[in-house]
Amino acid sequence: MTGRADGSQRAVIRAGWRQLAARARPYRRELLAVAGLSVLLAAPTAVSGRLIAHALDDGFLIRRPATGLFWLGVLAEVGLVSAVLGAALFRPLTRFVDPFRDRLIDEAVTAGLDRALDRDAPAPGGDTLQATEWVETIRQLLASVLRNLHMTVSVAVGALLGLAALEPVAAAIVAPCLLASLAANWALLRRAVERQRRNIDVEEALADEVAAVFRARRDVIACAAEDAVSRDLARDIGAARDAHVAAARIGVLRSLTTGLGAEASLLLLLALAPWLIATGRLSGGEIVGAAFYVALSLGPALSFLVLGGTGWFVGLLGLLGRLDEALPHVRAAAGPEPSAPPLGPRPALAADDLAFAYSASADPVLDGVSVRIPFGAHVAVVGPSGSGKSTLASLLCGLRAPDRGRVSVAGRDLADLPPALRHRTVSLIPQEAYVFAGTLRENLGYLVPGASNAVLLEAADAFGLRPVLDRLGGLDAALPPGGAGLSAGERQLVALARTYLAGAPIAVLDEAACHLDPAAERAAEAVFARRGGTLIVIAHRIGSAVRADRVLLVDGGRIAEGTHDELLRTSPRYRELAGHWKEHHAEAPA
Ligand SMILES: Nc1ncnc2c1ncn2[C@@H]1O[C@H](COP(=O)(O)OP(=O)(O)OP(=O)(O)O)[C@@H](O)[C@H]1O
Repeated sequence: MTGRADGSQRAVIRAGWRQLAARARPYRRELLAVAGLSVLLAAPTAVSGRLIAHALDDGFLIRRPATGLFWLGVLAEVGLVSAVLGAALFRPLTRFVDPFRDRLIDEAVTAGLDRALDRDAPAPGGDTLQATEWVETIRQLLASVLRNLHMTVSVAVGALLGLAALEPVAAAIVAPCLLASLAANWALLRRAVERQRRNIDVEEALADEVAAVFRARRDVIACAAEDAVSRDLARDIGAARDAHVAAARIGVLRSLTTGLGAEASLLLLLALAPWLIATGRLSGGEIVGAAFYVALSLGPALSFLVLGGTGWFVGLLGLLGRLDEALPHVRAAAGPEPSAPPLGPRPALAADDLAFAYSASADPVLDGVSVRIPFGAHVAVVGPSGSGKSTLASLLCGLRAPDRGRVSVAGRDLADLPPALRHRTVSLIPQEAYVFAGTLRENLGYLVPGASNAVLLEAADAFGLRPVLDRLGGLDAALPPGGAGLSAGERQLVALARTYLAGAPIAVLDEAACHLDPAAERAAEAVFARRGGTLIVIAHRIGSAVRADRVLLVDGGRIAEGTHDELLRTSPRYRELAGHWKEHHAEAPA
């Protein structure tokens, strides 16, 4: 993992700490009760080894079974007290964990709903669902951490105190092994956390990818991209599998070091038992009591602390941190876009000193292109094949970014507009009409979901689609993928009507009517011209240029501008082009 990723991981954990501290503050009393009960819980563990030593030394080992049983009875009662204290923990825990969870869910769902109601936000749902899943995991982790982690710590502290009280040398033998094991695990912990984080990242990436593919399934089928999409998904699944294996490997290593720490301390204690007894430091019963502390309290506490508890705690902080990142993001998305005030009802389009090349080594397609298109203008873009007309169209729509210069709408840089606002303002209809598997209603109303029959039929009539509707069986007739069953011209009519219905004030038709006959093309342009917005037509017939208010001639990376008549007079290239068109298309200019 990179240093930057490390930094972001630390930032997430720090954000998690802040969240936990801030959210826990109102529950000080409950948390104090939990802490107080934890201290009390250390006492039964601390005396348990000594009670076993008494049972053996004062009872069973000197043939006084009644005394031995008495001490075992005391041990059982101490266990009972421990169980009661453990049960008493639930009340303050519930008073903290449940309201904590409820507040988080409240915030996540509110943010999700806000986002769902915001039409500029991306499709709602994913973040909200994920956030509520996170909140449930946070609740479980928080309850587990509070219930088990502090109990484990108190048991470990109690056992160490009990051991030291039996014989400080015994504690001095055991403690280094346990500390070495803790140190080894601490060294592995960072890598474990990194791998865990990577695991989460690749799983999220995979979930996003699958969701995106599911949303775009129609596009995938329409573009026959199933194989490419399957390959991409297989790659993501492979990455998720590798991340799981890497995380599991480090988990195994940590289990080994933990097990070795606990086993080694017990073995060392037993190996030194003869010496401890011979020097009078411990009796036989006390050796068993010390082993009891190690085997039944310290060993399990160490395993839990290292393998479960700290992981839970880090996971808890990580999730709280992620939520801290996600919730403000969701809220910000739901709020008004501070940098996106409306563009006004009559946005003008302008290009200033545009330059664009398809690669660093390629000649620029456009170089020093400036043009101003007032709102409501009808502009034709003409030029020889390969001169850069489509490139200019894609720059004017913001589909490509210029290498130099800027495109602005209503004085605002197109690149700075939020994508949703940009899409609502400028529409591009490409030559290849896009028709997806679905009904005609869905295809026509894709950009205006819920449009009424009357609105859809009016658009269909305007573009001469009524015969197609009659032939296929009406608005709810199903179209196969790619619009099979429709001619190329009919597909273009569907795409034109769809964009017309979307109502963007600036429409750019990039040879979008090239499969229509001249009359249908003229009619389609007239529909767009009548609606009152700006119309930019990349022309492939002279008629489009004649009908336009202004003509932009793209040639040699630059443009010449004028009316059809002006350009006929001033531009030999335009005259050549007009002559060529007249020769090849028998169209009478309208
Ligand atoms: N994606 C691309 N990568 C590299 N070069 C491209 C790309 N698209 C277009 N070009 C090149 O850029 C130049 C301008 O292409 P563009 O499609 O903008 O011209 P055009 O005037 O629209 O052509 P036509 O009238 O034939 O559609 C051409 O030389 C073309 O080969």
